[in-house]
Amino acid sequence: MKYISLLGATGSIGIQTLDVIRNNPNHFKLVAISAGKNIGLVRKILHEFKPEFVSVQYKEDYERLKIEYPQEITFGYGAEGLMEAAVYHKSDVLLNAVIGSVGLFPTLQAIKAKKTIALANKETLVTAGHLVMSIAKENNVPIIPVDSEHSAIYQCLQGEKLSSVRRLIITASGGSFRDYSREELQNVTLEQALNHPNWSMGSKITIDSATMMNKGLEVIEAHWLFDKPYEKIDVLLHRESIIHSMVEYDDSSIIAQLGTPDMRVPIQYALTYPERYHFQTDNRLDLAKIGQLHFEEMDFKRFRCLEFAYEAGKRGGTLPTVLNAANEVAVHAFLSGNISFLAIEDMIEKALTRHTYIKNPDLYTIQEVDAETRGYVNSLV
Ligand SMILES: NC(=O)C1=CN([C@@H]2O[C@H](COP(=O)(O)OP(=O)(O)OC[C@H]3O[C@@H](n4cnc5c(N)ncnc54)[C@H](OP(=O)(O)O)[C@@H]3O)[C@@H](O)[C@H]2O)C=CC1
Ligand SMILES: CC(=O)[C@@H](O)[C@H](O)COP(=O)(O)O
Ligand SMILES: [Mn+2]
Repeated sequence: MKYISLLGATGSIGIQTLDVIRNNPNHFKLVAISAGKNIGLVRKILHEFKPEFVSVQYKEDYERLKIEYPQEITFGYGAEGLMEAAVYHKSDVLLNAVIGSVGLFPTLQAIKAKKTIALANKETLVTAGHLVMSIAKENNVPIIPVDSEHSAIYQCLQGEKLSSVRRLIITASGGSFRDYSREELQNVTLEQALNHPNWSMGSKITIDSATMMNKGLEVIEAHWLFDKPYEKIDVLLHRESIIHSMVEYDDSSIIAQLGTPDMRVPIQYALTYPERYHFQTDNRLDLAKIGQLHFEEMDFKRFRCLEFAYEAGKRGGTLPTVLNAANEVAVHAFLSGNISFLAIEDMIEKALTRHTYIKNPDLYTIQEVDAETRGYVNSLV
């Protein structure tokens, strides 16, 4: 039996993780969760899964829940509660599916507490990849990717030598606006942006996918997870999201991982690795039915956020922290109806341009740069 702490239990990945746990009652037990504001869903999770520790975002919700469940459950809230859920003493694995760089500290604490990390929260690695990876190495803790592309690469690397890899090929659906010109992007609406062609996901990542920042974050995530320079990480437009990513080896063989777009597959794999369990679905991949798969070269002029991410990743230091923080604030502003779609990339560019680069930042510096960038980008809204 594997005991699981789940951060972001009420979100898109969180709910799908609960489904994986529900379908494998003899293998997984949920012992701790964190949620944000969705207390209605928290109550349902408590009723069905009976976790022992629950953290919510706000103190008022915490106070209310403590009265509702006086004995069975221990509650926490805020940043401290998130941390407590991450390191809950009974858990073996932390599945981190919270959104944003708020996921960084719980990840670091869980690594220090020797929990295996199943990582969906890509902002953690973008913001402070060098720290996360070195602390994981020091503590001999595996970080198993949940993100579909990274899970695919992880699977393609099994039994192979990392030194034989020529390049990683990350596939990109192109997002909601893949067929729009720059001119057409000027007047797009929030509703259009939230309409991803292949995946049903949380709102922030759906906007990231439309700006192509999601792919940028994933390039940086891949750099840290697989220890490859940016020159060996390519992005390929593949509109069907059937090939989740590929690895090209020195002998020119390319190994790919394919499947119907369903995040429960990489979630389950991260929880069962190195084993594979049965996965019940009526929607298995039928290539004959699909007939054709399409591939296009990436247009960096059209998708400027991807270019920003490669540049920030290559220069390193505090630039990826700035990239991530600026993006989080700008996307939030777009989701709140306060800025236009193209203003997202303008704000990120401004934040990157004005930032004075700091090499090899420690955790304190990262926190400071993150907060300072958020303040600056908020002042632009
Ligand atoms: N969705 C997907 O298919 C994929 C997602 N990812 C990555 O996984 C992560 C989660 O994405 P997704 O599930 O889509 O996101 P969602 O927005 O759907 O869910 C986010 C979760 O985090 C909680 N939350 C938000 N802010 C806070 C906070 N300040 N403190 C505590 N909890 C908070 C939310 O709580 P509540 O709702 O209760 O307010 C919710 O449980 C992201 O890093 C994303 O990039 C990666 C690959 C695929
Ligand atoms: C499901 C998943 O992993 C997302 O990150 C997905 O990849 C988004 O799709 P695109 O960013 O390729 O549009
Ligand atoms: Mn992805």
